[in-house]
Amino acid sequence: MSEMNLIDIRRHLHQIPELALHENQTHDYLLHIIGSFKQKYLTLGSIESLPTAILVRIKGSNPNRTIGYRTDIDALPIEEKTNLPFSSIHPGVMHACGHDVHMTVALGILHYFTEHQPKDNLVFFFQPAEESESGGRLAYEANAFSDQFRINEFYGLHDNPSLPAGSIGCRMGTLFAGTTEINIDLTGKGGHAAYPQNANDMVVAAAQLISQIQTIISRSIDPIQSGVITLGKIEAGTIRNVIAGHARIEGTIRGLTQSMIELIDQRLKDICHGIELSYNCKIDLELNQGGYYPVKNNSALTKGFINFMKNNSDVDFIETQPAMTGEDFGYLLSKIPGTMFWLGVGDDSSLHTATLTPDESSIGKGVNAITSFLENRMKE
Ligand SMILES: CC(=O)N[C@@H](CCC[C@H](N)C(=O)O)C(=O)O
Repeated sequence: MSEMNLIDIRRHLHQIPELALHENQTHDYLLHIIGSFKQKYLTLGSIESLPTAILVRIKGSNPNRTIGYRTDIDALPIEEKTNLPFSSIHPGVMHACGHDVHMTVALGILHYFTEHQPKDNLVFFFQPAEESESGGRLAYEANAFSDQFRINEFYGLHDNPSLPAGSIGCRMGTLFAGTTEINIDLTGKGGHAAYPQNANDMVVAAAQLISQIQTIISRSIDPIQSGVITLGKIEAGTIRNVIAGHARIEGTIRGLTQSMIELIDQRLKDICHGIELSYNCKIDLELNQGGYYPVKNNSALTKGFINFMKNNSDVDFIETQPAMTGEDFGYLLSKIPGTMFWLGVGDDSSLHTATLTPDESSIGKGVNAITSFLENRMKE
């Protein structure tokens, strides 16, 4: 398949973004493309409880192991503002995290190995629900990686707009943070704006809660370490002259170690309890880590990956710092050894923004770098 075809495929995928667990058109299009490849060495698999997932196995010629390669396939609830001629045709939904690029790179690698039978077995996992709902964990718990889809080592990438297009970034140890989703419901008593003494105002309680939460990172954690709490959404009230009896706050916690995430979780619980007492309200705090564990690269495999990329003159390799982005590949790497890495897509816009425009030259370079790595790995 030429790079031109891959770019057409990426543009088609870009036009049909779908939210976690609803990736039906994407699933059908991926199957259509995979169906156009040579089928000789290929077996398809599905996961009953995760119907938009696709597993593809390529039988090796003389296998020592089964190597897994994962791509995520879901998109984000963001209205696209790129003005690209192939912008999203799904209102309010966009591939603003580059999963269209991830899928296209995976298809390029898969296509290569359908034409050139690999020595080891390969399993490609097209994974739903990375942005939320923990698709990786759901697949693992559904026993997806068993029998002919059992994987000995797993690889996956994420695109990175701040790295040059086509470069590969990686590091030993933790690449990405673990995350916990936060949902907070505060319940007091609504009432007339003129009679605050008869109501219990949840806008005021929520404002205090938000201010106190901001002290967790600055006052409760070792400044040499790091953590993030972002409260990305707040809802309360209906009109200016009615006191709100309910408020809802949604956010996310990030930490590079599981113990940091647990420390922040605990401080959040304590602060919510304190606000409940101070404001005589009820607070329901839901903390959901799902499968978003810190992404910890396996030492031996990652050393091999980095050595290969560093010594390959066709690859621009960059040793990166840990990032506070999350990834449920962290869950899969807690079960199966492997390596996550970045693919540079050189863009001024960052991930999760409405103007993200990855440089498409990264696709062909990514396919070449990863295909060469896998071929080399199979010689070992
Ligand atoms: C690469 C990336 O942007 N991943 C997402 C993962 C979301 C984790 C979870 N749903 C949460 O919000 O805590 C990210 O936001 O980092």
